[in-house]
Amino acid sequence: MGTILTVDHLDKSFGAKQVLHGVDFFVEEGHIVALVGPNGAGKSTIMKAILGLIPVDGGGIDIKGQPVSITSHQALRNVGALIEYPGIYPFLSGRQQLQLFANQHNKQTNVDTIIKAMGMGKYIDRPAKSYSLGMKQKLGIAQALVNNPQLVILDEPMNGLDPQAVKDLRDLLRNLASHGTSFLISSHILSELEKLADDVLILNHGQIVKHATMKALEAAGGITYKIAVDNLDQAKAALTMAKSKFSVVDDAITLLDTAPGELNAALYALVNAGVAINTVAQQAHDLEGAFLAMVHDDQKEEA
Ligand SMILES: Nc1ncnc2c1ncn2[C@@H]1O[C@H](COP(=O)(O)OP(=O)(O)OP(=O)(O)O)[C@@H](O)[C@H]1O
Repeated sequence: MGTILTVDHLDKSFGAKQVLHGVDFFVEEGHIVALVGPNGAGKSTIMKAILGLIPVDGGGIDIKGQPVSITSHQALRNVGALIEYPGIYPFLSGRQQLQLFANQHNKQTNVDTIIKAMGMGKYIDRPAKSYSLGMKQKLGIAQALVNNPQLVILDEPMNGLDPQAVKDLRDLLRNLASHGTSFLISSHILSELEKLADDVLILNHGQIVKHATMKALEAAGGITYKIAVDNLDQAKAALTMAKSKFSVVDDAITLLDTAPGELNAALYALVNAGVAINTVAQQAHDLEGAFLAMVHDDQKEEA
């Protein structure tokens, strides 16, 4: 299979602030590619540029050999997308909205198929203004998929979905990918992306810092330890002094990429500083470990 999307050296500034710096990557046909990065890294900006929604300052986007820009949308005929919040007409039913978005070709079949695939049958004929957050989100995803696009761009698709809906969505996307559909998906739910994606792009400060297969990235994550302590601030100060590589996740210390002896050194530093250690747990190699190891210097949110 070939490449469906090529993003070539994309630069983008908002006013004086440059948010994308020479972003380069590609998406292969039939692959699910996860785009991950801290808040403000530039994920939505990349997706909007791919959809020709915002002008860029340099570089280019190519979908199946056709360029995309703010004035050139031809290549987007075969692209479905959900960016930020689903656009919903409150007084139309979900079914009417899907009919509005569906191309003429096989319209009824495509609408019925996606309603069934997304499990929306029970409420699809009610006005969308009565939908819950998760129902609206599902409708937004259904709109992105209804025309069987070759490439699908989804920004935080799992927002508001319950665990069963997340699993159903994963099964649906994996099934579509096995038939050749390509996906670029951003999410902060790394554990879900781990189950869903073939490839991962890690974005930090508007630059791709890693493009790898999920398997390779998980293996590169190294061993991490989660340490629960009674005083987080004191623990952070002690570990910074001891030059331990760590991050804070869910109010616990995560020691990253730990070489032999480093766990001992970190525990010693904590005990010496008078920090009470509640639990220490070794984590499996995972995407979260790899992600944190690559962006751990950057805990602060960008303005
Ligand atoms: N229209 C805009 N005008 C000015 N600055 C913007 C605009 N859109 C985005 N930015 C800035 O560009 C940077 C990247 O934003 P973007 O929304 O792409 O990040 P993100 O990685 O999607 O973040 P998040 O994970 O929080 O959704 C941020 O610093 C943001 O403030």
